[in-house]
Amino acid sequence: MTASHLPYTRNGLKFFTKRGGLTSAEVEAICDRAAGKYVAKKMGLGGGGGMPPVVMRVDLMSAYAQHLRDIIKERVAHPTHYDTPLKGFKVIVNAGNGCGGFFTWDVLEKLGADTTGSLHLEPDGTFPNHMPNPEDATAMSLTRGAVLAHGADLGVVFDTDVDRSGVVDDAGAAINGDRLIALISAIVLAEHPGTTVVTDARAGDGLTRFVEARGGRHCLYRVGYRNVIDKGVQLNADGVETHVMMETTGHGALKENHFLDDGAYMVVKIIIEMVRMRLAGIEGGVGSLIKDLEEPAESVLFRMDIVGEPKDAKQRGVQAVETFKKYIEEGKLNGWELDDCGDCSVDQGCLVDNNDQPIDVDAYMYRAKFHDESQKRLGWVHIRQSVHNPNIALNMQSCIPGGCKSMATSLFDGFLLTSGVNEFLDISQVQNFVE
Ligand SMILES: O=P(O)(O)OC[C@H]1O[C@H](O)[C@H](O)[C@@H](O)[C@@H]1O
Repeated sequence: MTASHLPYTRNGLKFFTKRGGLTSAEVEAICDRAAGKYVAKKMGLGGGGGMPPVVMRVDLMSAYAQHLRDIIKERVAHPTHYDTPLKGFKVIVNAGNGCGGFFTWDVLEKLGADTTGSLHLEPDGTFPNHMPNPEDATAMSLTRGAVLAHGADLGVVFDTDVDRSGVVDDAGAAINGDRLIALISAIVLAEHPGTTVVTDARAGDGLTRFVEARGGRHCLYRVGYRNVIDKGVQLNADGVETHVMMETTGHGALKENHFLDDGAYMVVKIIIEMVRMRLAGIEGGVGSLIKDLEEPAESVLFRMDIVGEPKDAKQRGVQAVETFKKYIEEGKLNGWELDDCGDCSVDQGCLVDNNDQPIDVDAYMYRAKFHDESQKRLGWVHIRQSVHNPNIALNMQSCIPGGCKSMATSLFDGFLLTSGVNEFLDISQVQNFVE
């Protein structure tokens, strides 16, 4: 049960079986059956009877921590101290008062690491220090401070339920978002040359070049970690070897770990690499593995609240996103072109998989690229409805300084003001940026 990084009033349930996390359709089927039973019970038609459930107590956390420790021991196979491969390493954990504290005492310390200086290890659902979230600037900068103050080799940031993580290298550089995907891709591409990496379509063009430079292929897909993971599962089923599925939010799943988005497992992969590098006498820490990742010149996110009756929000959101698509298709927006590939919003490095069985689309989203009058590519914009709140998220990335302003201005004048969507969208964030 978790609300992840959201307030505890948003608690919900996630379901897993031996095969991995359940898909949206499977969760819906469970809800329908539960609702059916509830209705039957209310109407006195049974549904609550039968044998009382058998409750077993299982210490899952100890088994899980041991599983992670065993993986590190086996894969490092330290020549002189097999059981304590992290002896001599300092690692800071920032659990943000979520449930990731166990990683400190039950994984790292038992393997010999010094975790002095770790932060916010005690669970507290009111999150008194900062949001437990590897995307949170406070979480990352506090961890950076602790890494530098203690001369640590690595800092680890978990979100509340440890399905996401980010790290800080020994020089204090934050590795989250595209950088984390690049780091994991570099590690996995060395193990599985040529593998495909699936991410959401908010990943930067530099990440595509990074993956391709190492012989991999980059598939840009829909936002939502379940979408990204399901795409990887589908590609594997279609015969396209896909080992990494990561969202830019820090959700990451690997084929070798049953396609589970498991933040602790991602950190385990990074820690193994860190120890191997030291054993091999490679200087520079794990941050050196992504030295050549090109970052975008600019990256911005706007939220446009959907105003009016909450019950109409979903339909209005669809209308806004679809109007955007139509505008571009009809050539009403100069310089814009949809990035399109089957169900993906893609331009470079895309895999055209067979898409025989298109999956259910739970929300519309598009990515479009922009060229200025001289045909110079400035960047892209990604538009979609928020998963959690009644708003439209507009991500923008540019490869040149000032590019986001040019794109925002073009969108503001040519679409937001003229298409009618401003009647039900609060476009003030874009307006402030443009002005
Ligand atoms: O739509 P937003 O509010 O930006 O949230 C988007 C996020 O929603 C959930 O938290 C999903 O787990 C993430 O995979 C997704 O990226």
